[in-house]
Amino acid sequence: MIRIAANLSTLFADLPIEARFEAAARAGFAAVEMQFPYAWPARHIAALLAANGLTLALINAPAGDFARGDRGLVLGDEDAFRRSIDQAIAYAQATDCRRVHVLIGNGPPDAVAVRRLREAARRFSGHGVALMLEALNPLDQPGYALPDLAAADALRIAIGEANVRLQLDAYHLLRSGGDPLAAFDRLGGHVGHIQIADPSDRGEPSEPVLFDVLDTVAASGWDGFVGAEYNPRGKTAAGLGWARRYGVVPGERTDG
Ligand SMILES: O=C(O)[C@H](O)C(=O)CO
Ligand SMILES: [Mg+2]
Repeated sequence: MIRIAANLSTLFADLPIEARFEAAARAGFAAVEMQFPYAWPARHIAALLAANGLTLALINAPAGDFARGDRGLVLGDEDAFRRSIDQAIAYAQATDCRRVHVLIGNGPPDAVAVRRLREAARRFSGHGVALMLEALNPLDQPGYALPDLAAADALRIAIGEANVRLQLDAYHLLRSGGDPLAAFDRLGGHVGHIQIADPSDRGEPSEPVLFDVLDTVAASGWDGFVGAEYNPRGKTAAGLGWARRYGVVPGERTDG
């Protein structure tokens, strides 16, 4: 059975953080992910996970000031990047989270970026954490270092550490004309996390290709999590019908 994780930065986002965890558990999720948990103490997040019986599948490392246009710290000041990795490790340890997405920044990843990411991956490895690389589509995120999965995979290979994995976000791929099924077929062995949203408006999954992706991934025996990283068109709970066939059913939770 495929494991769907509620992205608590986008789902139930109208609720206070404590209520988001409760709502996810009540809706039938056994796992959650968070883009940036750093506004709350790590021990608070850990307590909310434990109280609601939830696994934290993925967090992002601090990526700078999104409102100002930052999209990662790898290409910037070295100390700021190191501090972001320190903070990500502290949160991952406190919450037993095994995947950390490191956003790179705007501009092509150079040799310095490869070295910094290699060091970060080695540090993550000591804590049982995988370093995730995700492509962000150039329509929404012009200038981002990894505009497609091929660029993310080239960077993965250049870094050359076994715990560097790809984060296949079907929304970003589809939005820029990519084919997530072909990508999973080609690179599935290196994919450590998947995310979905409808390519039309980043809302609830409705395009048939997304269900083809989920069914293909489930049939393949791939054992990661699929993050529901979308912006609900209405109340989150009312839009979760799509997830029932993947085991997200109120009152019928399976282990995450
Ligand atoms: O935007 C996305 O798809 C990423 O998954 C993310 O977390 C960047 O904030
Ligand atoms: Mg994503």
